[in-house]
Parts: sequence; structure tokens; C-alpha cells
Amino acid sequence: MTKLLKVHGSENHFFILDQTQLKNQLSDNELSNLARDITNPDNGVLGGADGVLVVNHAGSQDALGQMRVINADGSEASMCGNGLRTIARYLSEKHHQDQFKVETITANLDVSKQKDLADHVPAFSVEISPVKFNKEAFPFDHLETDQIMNRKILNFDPDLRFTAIALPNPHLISFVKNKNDFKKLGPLGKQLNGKNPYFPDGVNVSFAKILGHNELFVQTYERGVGFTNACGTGMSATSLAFLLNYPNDGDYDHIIKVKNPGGMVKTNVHHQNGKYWINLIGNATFTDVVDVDEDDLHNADVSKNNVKIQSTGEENAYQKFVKTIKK
Ligand SMILES: N[C@@H](CCC[C@H](N)C(=O)O)C(=O)O
Repeated sequence: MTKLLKVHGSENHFFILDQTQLKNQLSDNELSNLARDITNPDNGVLGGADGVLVVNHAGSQDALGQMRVINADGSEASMCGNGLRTIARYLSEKHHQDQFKVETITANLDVSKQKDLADHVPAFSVEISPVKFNKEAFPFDHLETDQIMNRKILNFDPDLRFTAIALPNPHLISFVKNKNDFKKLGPLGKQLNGKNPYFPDGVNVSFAKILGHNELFVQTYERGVGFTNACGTGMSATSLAFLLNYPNDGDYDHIIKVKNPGGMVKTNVHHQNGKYWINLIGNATFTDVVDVDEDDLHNADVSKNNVKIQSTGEENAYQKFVKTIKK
């Protein structure tokens, strides 16, 4: 039997598959099929998820393991901030280390264990980088600009302004004034993640409201997924866009509180020698352990009839923590 973990960061849910425990690795095609099957909200195990996080041995010596991110639609993403916190916890407990690097598709990123957010709510900090603004990094096209920085784009909306930041997965951010503007997020997210001339590979779209000095609310429509409770790279990109566009409302090298529909994270944006990076700090919650036959993983045949599920009890603790934020 193989063990899968059901996990979340700010209720952005994933299954962790540690391929180092398998007799045979899944091919890329098998990983895509598994992600589509197991994340399905209607018939996936435990109500589905937003994606699958795959742990492999690292190719480079200075990382403890490698993370790959497979979205719910089977596409692969270069990065996942909420997911990286849960992988950091997984590798930390497996190797008994509190500070190390995790290999991702584009970079080896620093992660470290933090003080628990509350009883039984473990927290990790993860580095979010590299940061890119040029259109090739997304890519985007047909917008008559090489960077999108606080610009109106009439093809997207007559009133809103947009900023595009790749971390290195692509993000488009807009700061809205009215609650009603959040209603525009779904249609715009769908437009830019369907066949469209502007973002041919799709884009994660986040809308944000400034709640106070160093305080934001962010909601994201994710590429390859749809609406999520939270997107870690989305909240990190939004924090940087916030400091670039509203310099009087927030500070570099300071904690920014970012509330989201699934809870709250903290970001800390740095800018040194022309380079930007962000630390993303938040929960890394393991909700369930799922025993599954390795053949069923290869065949993307994982249903409640052929798995054994054991709850960890951590979700109750997380929900208690969330109640304290909302007050
Ligand atoms: N939920 C993630 C981002 C996952 C990848 C994204 N959907 C993409 O395709 O870029 C996060 O927490 O960062």
C-alpha cells in the first residue's frame, strides 16, 4: 500500500504523492490522469482537491527533495506557494530538518519551520522567487506593452487597472474598491483561461482589496483549477503589486497580513540590488492519510471504494484558528 496525504494551505487543497516510496514512478501522462481523477469535486476521494503535489528525489545536492505541481485539469505549473508550505512540512518531518531547500522546476527555494499559528496548526515560511515582469515570462501578447504595471486594459474591463507578475507562474492582479467588483473575477478568469489571444497559456487572476496599512484581502481564479480558497503565489504577487502601486499603504521587509476565503497568510516582500523576492508564511495542514494500491495510482483509479482513509484531526484545530482571525 502507498500513502497519500490530503493537505491544505489556507484551504487550498492538494494530495501529496511521494514517488520515492513507489516501486515504479508514474509517467507524466499517468500523473495528469491521476490529477484529473482524484481532484474531481463530485467523485474524487475526500471531495477532490485543487491539484496533486509530487515529491521526487532532488536532482541537485543542495535540496532535500523536489516538488512538482499538477493542476486539477492535469496541466503542470512551475510553482505553488500554498503547496510548497505543505511539502516543506512533509520533508521536514521525513528528514528531521527545520530549514532547507526544496527543488522546483525553476529554482531551489528556501523553506523553514515557523512557530505554530495556534495549537496543532503548524506553519512554514517559503521563498517565492524568481520574480519576472517581461511579457515572455507569462507569455502575454496583443496588449501593445512589454510589461503590465497598473494599466487599464479595455479588453479586460473598462474601469479596472491591472498588474502582471510571474513568480515564475503567471499572475494578473487588480485592486478593487467595491465589493461588487469581485463579481467580475469569475468571468475574467474564465475569459483569460479559455482560448484567448492575450494569455495563450492562461493566467492566475487575483482581485484584491486594501483593508489597511500592510493588510489585504485577496481572492484568486486559478489557471488549471478555477476559483480556489487561496493561491499562495497569487497572494505573494499581489503583495508585491501592492507595494509597487500603493507605496504609501505598505512596507518592504515588513509583515503584510493577507486574508483570503480560506483563512490568512503573512507575506514579507524584499527588494535588494534590483532583485525582488517574497517570503510566504502560513499553515501547512495535513487533514487525512489515504492508503491506496500503487497499481490504482498508475491506472488513475482511486475512489472511496478502493482506499482506506484516516483523518488526522488537524482540520478542527485549523477551523478554530480561522474563527480567531475573523473576529
Ligand atoms: N495554488 C497555487 C498555484 C498553483 C498553480 C497555478 N494554478 C498555476 O497554474 O500557475 C499556489 O498556492 O501558489
